[in-house]
Amino acid sequence: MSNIAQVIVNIPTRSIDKPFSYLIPPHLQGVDVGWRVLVPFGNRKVEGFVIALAAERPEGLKTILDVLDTYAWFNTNMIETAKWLSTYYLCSLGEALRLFVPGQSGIRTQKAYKAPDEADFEQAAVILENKPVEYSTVLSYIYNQGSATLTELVKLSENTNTILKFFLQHKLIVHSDTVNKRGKSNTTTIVNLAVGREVAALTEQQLPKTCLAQRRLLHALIDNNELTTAQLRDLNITPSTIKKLASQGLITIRTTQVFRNSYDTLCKSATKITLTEEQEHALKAIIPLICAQAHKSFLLHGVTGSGKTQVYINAVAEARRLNRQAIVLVPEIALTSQIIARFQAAFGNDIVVMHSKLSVGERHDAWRRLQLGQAGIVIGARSALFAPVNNLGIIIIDEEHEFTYKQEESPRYHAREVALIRAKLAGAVVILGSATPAVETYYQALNGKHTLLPMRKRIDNVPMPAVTVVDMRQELAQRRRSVISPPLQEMLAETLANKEQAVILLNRRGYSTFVLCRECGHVLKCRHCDISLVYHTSGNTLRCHYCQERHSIPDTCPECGSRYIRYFGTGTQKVEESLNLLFPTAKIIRMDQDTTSRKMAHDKILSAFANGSYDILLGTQMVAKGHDISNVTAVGIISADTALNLPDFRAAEKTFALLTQAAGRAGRGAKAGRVVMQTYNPEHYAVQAGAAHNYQEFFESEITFRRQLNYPPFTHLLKITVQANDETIVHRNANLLASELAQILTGVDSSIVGPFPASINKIKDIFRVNILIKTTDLPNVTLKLTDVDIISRKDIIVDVDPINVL
Ligand SMILES: Nc1ncnc2c1ncn2[C@@H]1O[C@H](COP(=O)(O)OP(=O)(O)OP(=O)(O)O)[C@@H](O)[C@H]1O
Ligand SMILES: [Zn+2]
Repeated sequence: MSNIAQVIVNIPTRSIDKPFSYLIPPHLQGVDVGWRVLVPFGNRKVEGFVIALAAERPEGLKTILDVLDTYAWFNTNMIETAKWLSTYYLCSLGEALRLFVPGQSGIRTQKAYKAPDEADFEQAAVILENKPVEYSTVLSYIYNQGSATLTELVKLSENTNTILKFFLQHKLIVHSDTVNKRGKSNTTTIVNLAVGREVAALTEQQLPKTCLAQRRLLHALIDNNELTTAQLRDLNITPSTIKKLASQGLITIRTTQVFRNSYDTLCKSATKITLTEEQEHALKAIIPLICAQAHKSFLLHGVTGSGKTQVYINAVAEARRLNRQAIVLVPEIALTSQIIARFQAAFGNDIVVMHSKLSVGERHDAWRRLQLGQAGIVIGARSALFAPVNNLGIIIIDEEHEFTYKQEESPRYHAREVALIRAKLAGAVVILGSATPAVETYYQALNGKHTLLPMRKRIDNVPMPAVTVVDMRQELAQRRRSVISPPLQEMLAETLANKEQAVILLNRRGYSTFVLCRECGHVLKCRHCDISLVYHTSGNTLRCHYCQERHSIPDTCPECGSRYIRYFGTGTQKVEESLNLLFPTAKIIRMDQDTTSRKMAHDKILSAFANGSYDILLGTQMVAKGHDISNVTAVGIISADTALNLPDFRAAEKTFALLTQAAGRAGRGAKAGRVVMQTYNPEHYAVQAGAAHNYQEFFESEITFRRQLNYPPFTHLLKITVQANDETIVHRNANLLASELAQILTGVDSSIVGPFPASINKIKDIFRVNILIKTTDLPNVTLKLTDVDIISRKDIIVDVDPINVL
């Protein structure tokens, strides 16, 4: 009999990457694979995940203390997905498993200390003799209270942590942490009459006049069938009143769980839709595979406004008909309320929306509903991929090219790759949808890894918007220096005159983008980060966009003392100012990180624009995505080149996608759309293909370039970042590591590029140097890196398939 559980402990350290064996005590015999348990670890109690059972000799093993749930939180394909993730992305299994737990941990530990059972007060006095008085203060506090939490103790001294360490060493105190389960579901008490209304009314009359509360409760129950906790509270009814009536058999009490649901958007009512031919065609390919419960992935390549969302909805409906569950991923929940509203119109309460601003409790409730099958669909950003659905039938990744699907902290996974694995293990279908698929994805589709489903036409055959490319070099040659060129100005004037709406994109926030001394050429930089400071009109400050520090504006150049400090470059605030001057009566709303920091601010801005309260929506890339507003007929792109000039092999791909998506917002309804694109690189293929709405043209040029320079999809990349707070040390360590890597990778098909300083070589006072490994044999490279245990080194970050190689 297997009486031993192999447990992965959920503590955020990389160096522990193996399961530990624990004895399952007789009273917890139900414990099985996938359960979350509480185990002793060192002198702490920690959360653990059971990944296997074993029948070993129990000698010397510690015992599982408790269970967090009375069911398996993880099913086998969730565990297998986590194992794959930890191998592929070089993280510990614990790090991968905790992705599946709301808030990353199922318990909340409150650190506390108490006197040991055999406390020796005289001994303590001797030990403390030469110590500062705060030592005695802290110790007597603990001894007097019996037990004290860390939160209480830190208030007693600035050195509490050092002092406690000393006490622990000298065995003057021991840990007495309290552990609570997180995200417990709320319960509510419901009270009903246990007798008929007439009997209740009679009883009410017979009760003594002084029993006011009992009479009030009976009266309310005669009027309402049942009362909840909240209603009882409003009636000022105490638990003792309820107990008295219950003991007389007049009422019954029961408790039920309530699942919190804090995300309420407006549900538009569902309208009956006749599918277009292209939508029909796509669904004909997808639905049989859903029915067959077979794993298959599709790339739905549909131009902007071709109706991809409707295909998702019908495919999900099919999965639900077969009682299978769906995971729908969107790049950023705040920017996608329209798609969520459409799903809600179609599926109502069957949907759970995972919002990053949900509390852990709310998240837990949402996941519990999915686990119990009370909800069938989860919509959310990349983390929704880890929702504990037990009956997975389909995963949808909308705008699959978006870089937000890659997590930029450990584990550095890409949701698309993990989705494909999870779906494969569950026998589920994957739909990757985009008007501008990632180059890698499209290449895989051409090679048969995904079935390509094109949708070339917009709904109702609405034409794609007409694009005018404005060569800003010519503008300059004509001595026109305005950030808004005459063609753009003209388009906006006409749009406003027609009472239509315009979207203006500039991918740089702030007012200016750098501040320069005209005499010595010095650029003002952040003192913690190797990056120029941006001038913001709000607060009249210079800000670092990396560490967020605000700097005051110097009167003179810190280098040469000159007074000729000037602002250069254009940010969204400056464009807003120019637009206000050109169109003083137009109502303009700006959307960028500075105006959207509050909860749901994106939503408010977008819906205010959608309902016509504003004429022009101006902002960073967030204005280019997802919305479907029929009165938007004009899109202006201030600078098509912002991303193009980055020294990044994905620069062209990013540029093409942003231009196409931005242009795609125009003319989606009955009125034709147009676009003005301003650029200094009108010949570049990304700009030309973007202006022509021609994905194939872009792909052909891009794939040739990738092949020539041996970049993905022709090779895998691994980025290894070495960090240190000293520039000399960081270079020395990186050089050492590079030669070590060269040695361990001999014989594996790979090449090493670098070390080279990261393009922003210092962020928050930490210097960074990168090494790139290019390889066609990723499994072997990761294996070798695991052998030398590179992941537990704190000064090294390994990023497999990085989005950003700078
Ligand atoms: N079969 C249909 N008949 C009529 N209208 C439809 C149909 N399918 C979708 N629509 C409508 O067409 C519009 C565009 O659809 P949708 O937003 O799904 O496009 P999309 O392909 O996701 O575009 P994008 O990639 O630009 O976000 C929406 O307003 C949608 O309600
Ligand atoms: Zn900084």
